[in-house]
Amino acid sequence: MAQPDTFGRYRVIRHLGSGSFATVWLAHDDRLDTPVAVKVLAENWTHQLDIHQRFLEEARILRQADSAWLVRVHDIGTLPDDRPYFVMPYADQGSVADLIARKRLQLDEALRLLTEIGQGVTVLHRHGTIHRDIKPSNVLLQSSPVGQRVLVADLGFAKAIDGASGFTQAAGTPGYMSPEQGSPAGDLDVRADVYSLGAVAYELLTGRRPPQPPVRVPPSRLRPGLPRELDALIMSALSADRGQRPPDAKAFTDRIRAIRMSPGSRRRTWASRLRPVGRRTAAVAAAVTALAFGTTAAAGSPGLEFTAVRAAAGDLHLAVPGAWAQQFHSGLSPGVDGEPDAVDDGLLVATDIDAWGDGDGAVSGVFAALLPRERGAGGADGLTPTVGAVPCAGRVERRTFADRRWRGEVWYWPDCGGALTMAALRSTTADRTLYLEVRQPDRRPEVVNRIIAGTRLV
Ligand SMILES: Nc1ncnc2c1ncn2[C@@H]1O[C@H](COP(=O)(O)OP(=O)(O)OP(=O)(O)O)[C@@H](O)[C@H]1O
Repeated sequence: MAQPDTFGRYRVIRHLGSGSFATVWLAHDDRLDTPVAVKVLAENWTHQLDIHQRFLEEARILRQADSAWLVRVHDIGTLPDDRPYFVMPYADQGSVADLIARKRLQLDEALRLLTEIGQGVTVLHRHGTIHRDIKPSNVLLQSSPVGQRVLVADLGFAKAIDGASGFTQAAGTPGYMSPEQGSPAGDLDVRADVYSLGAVAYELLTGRRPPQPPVRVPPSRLRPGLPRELDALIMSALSADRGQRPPDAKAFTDRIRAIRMSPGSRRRTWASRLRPVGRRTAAVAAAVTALAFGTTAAAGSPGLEFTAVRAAAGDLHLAVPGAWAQQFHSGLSPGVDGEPDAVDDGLLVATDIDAWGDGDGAVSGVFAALLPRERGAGGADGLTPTVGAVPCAGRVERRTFADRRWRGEVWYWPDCGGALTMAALRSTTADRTLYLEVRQPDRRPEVVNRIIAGTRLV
């Protein structure tokens, strides 16, 4: 396949891939100065009227649906040899299939992707369209200023809901396709896509596509510890009997969202992913001294006397409300699922350290960790993906912080099992970054500033 120079005003850069009916090229829109992906009908199908029509129909559906959850179509054209093409934004991070091949996904990341894929399919169902070929390679990922965007793509098999009844041509991809799609007389409805969403969920969580229906091995058998409701939802979506499935993509997605936000699978904050290296309670307790803050520390925070606590390794000093300093852990190491080996030193001070990770709102405390410089290269923003990830539903307040020791950003969730604060702060004097989490059921944001101001490197 020779590389063309241009498609209309789009200058071709390189081949991105070829599917059954089309080829996709990376090109550059010189007028708007932006990369684009151009999908061109394959030469051998140019004169096959039904394929030609279906290609244009894909572009029309995407244009009409015009959704942030679907790949958008900006332009359409015809080449001199009569082949149609359409122009989309370039998804620079590849597909979800590439992502799964690269790494095992954390539960929260898998649930986030599923929620976003489900939103895209919900848009299609509202538009009156069944996708019929939802699978990880048809979900694209694009960088954006606000994080990664998930785009449902490839509507080459999409069908109007009204016209799907009695449709005879089998279409879909084995492993992701509902049993009714494989049967010649199977009339289809949106529950065919719900089956595929279940199959994608299965693969996102286990790394393997489900076996042919009827599926009998639940995902938790391959990945122990999944929330029970999640296992049950995926198995119901994968029911051979579509009457047992959630009725549409919205119902499926709402339940995934609810599971994601439930305390059991809420995104674990950094502190709760760290494993204590032995119990050093006694050693650290010995390092606790009353701090000479006196009444000034308590001003504005009635009843809060601050206490100084030092990490066993010695170079991190915290000032925390004395009432919180019931239990300590010093020296925490990355504990779970290949978390980065990034923590130099960590200190957890809380009313109950064993309940810290539960996030149920009963614990007050502070977790502090020093990170090597490169972790936050490029300013405190380098920590945004870690700190700015959503630990629970609801409002978040984001602000900057600067005093003579620390500069950075603070995120505050007033309703996250009590109030939760996360902060990423650069030392103004040393080559270190401080990551802080503060949990407090009684919601006193001013306490956070006191804690930051009282944190010192020595
Ligand atoms: N907007 C885009 N940005 C970046 N890559 C894209 C874009 N659209 C499609 N691609 C890539 O181009 C390749 C071909 O896509 P296409 O949709 O034609 O077929 P497919 O999904 O690979 O196969 P089939 O249609 O047979 O299921 C895929 O690798 C796909 O990831």
